[in-house]
Amino acid sequence: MSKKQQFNKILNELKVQAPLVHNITNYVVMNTTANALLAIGASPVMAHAIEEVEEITSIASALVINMGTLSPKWVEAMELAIKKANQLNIPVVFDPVGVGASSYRTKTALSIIEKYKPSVIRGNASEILALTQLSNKTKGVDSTISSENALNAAQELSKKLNSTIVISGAVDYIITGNLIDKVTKGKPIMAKVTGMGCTATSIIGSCIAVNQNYHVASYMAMELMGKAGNKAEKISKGTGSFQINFLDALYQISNKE
Ligand SMILES: Nc1ncnc2c1ncn2[C@@H]1O[C@H](COP(=O)(O)OP(=O)(O)O)[C@@H](O)[C@H]1O
Ligand SMILES: Cc1ncsc1CCOP(=O)(O)O
Ligand SMILES: [Mg+2]
Repeated sequence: MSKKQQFNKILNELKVQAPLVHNITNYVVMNTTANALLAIGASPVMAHAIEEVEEITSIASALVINMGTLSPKWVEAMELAIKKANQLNIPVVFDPVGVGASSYRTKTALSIIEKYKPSVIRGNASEILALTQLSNKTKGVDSTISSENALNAAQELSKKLNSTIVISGAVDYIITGNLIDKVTKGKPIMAKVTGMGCTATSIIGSCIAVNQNYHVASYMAMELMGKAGNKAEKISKGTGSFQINFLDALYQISNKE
């Protein structure tokens, strides 16, 4: 099957299956990522209470764990949800937002990846590098380095955890062991809008829900991000209109191609 056919197949499966995607994510992006998932045909649910996360994960087709605005109760909820997902073979994507910026974030992220080995980990280059503790150059939640700088770290991490690693940036890399693919369709304005990385992570969540090849699913998710970013940038006057145009572009691509 060609890459284009695989891309269309995933978009079609999203519409046919409308997979339930359980997100434990941050306050900043909840609305953004829920709308992005709806635009492409998935069904989002945001739930982080320790009283309910296991039940919600049990009925979901994928789990998205994003530690953007973490606190102890949330981390407890994340662990309960990932344990349940692993028990039930539900795929998990982890977004280590801001890992390296504080020792609490680093300790939490390292513990999660080592204990639960998420199916996919998506971060910017600074975050992926911080996960291997080779560098602490995260500037809050934004990257200070280019994707290439984290390639070796990502490959090492992928082999150690048996996970697919996605490094986002001007070039997105999708790495599974010795397999490396890249996507170069994005636009710099995407880094100027909050939640674009988190949106990529949630879209990966929806794609691994409908395609068990996590490398291919992650690649197609980043293709979709790049295509939508490209389309939206052409008609946007700045970051405000870009945010709305990006959502429209996701919807249009998902419903046309
Ligand atoms: N300089 C850039 N040029 C093109 N696309 C970019 C650039 N920076 C980020 N992107 C795109 O923006 C999205 C979010 O990536 P990124 O900004 O790295 O995540 P985060 O918000 O977690 O730091 C990805 O789809 C990526 O391809
Ligand atoms: C600004 C900010 N602060 C804590 S979480 C968050 C959102 C980060 O989203 P993204 O990494 O997708 O830009
Ligand atoms: Mg991020």
